[in-house]
Amino acid sequence: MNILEKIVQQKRHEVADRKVERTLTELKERPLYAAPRRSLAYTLALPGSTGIIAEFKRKSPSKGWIAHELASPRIAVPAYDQYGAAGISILTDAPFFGGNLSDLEESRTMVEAPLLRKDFTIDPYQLHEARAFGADVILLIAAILEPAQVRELAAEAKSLGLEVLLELHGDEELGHVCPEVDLVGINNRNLKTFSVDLDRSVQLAKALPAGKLKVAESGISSPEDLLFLKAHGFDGFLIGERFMKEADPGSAFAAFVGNIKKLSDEA
Ligand SMILES: O=C(O)c1ccccc1NCC(=O)[C@H](O)[C@H](O)COP(=O)(O)O
Repeated sequence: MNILEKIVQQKRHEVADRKVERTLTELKERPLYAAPRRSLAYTLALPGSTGIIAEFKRKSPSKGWIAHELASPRIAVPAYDQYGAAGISILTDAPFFGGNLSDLEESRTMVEAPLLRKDFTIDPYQLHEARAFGADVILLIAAILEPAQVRELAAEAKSLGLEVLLELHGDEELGHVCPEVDLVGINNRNLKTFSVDLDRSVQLAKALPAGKLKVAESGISSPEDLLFLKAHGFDGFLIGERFMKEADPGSAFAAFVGNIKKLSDEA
């Protein structure tokens, strides 16, 4: 069983349990369910946007613990917003990433930037959870969904006012792209070997349909990496570990953005 299969197996149990713990009606009664949504597509397309979707995550299958298990979003999220993140990604998976829905809800109280609920979406219930805890964008991963499931989940997400980021790993998944998807992400990380290859994004991006915003995901570790991907037509850059491995992820983000500006001014 590969890592995605393990995660999905666990997720099925988790979602079944949560549906009993908190009903759909209870989700809909939460104040954030009715709150206005922000658009990541809009902030990514703004002139001068950094394009960075900065991530808060405590651990990952490939790296183990990256930040302390008790780390609060407060150590990163407000600075991500202050120093120009186009959006902020919050891992809400607990077993594999050490996250939870409270991180998402707490982040919503701290910033105005669009928030991506980063999780392994397999059931419409999770879309309602995303909305009830303050997300603006949800992630769909082609490798764990059939094309028809992507269309159904994306259509339901849109009907709830959420934007959809569809993540691809290879060209065999291009058929999952559908009109309901707002942004297409390409994950540079091979989830079988965990190796990272930025050229993967560059090659696959050439085959993406025109008119979809493109997001490069994983393994972006320097301003040079980002500028390389930008030069190849990417609008967004999902970056987690590069900031979260530092004692002060917010300052690391601010320095990273400063260095991009410096390099761009020198060019
Ligand atoms: O990061 C992993 O080990 C991983 C394993 C299995 C599924 C997903 C995984 N990561 C999720 C992500 O997509 C990353 O958190 C995100 O792209 C940021 O990547 P990075 O900048 O390399 O932390």
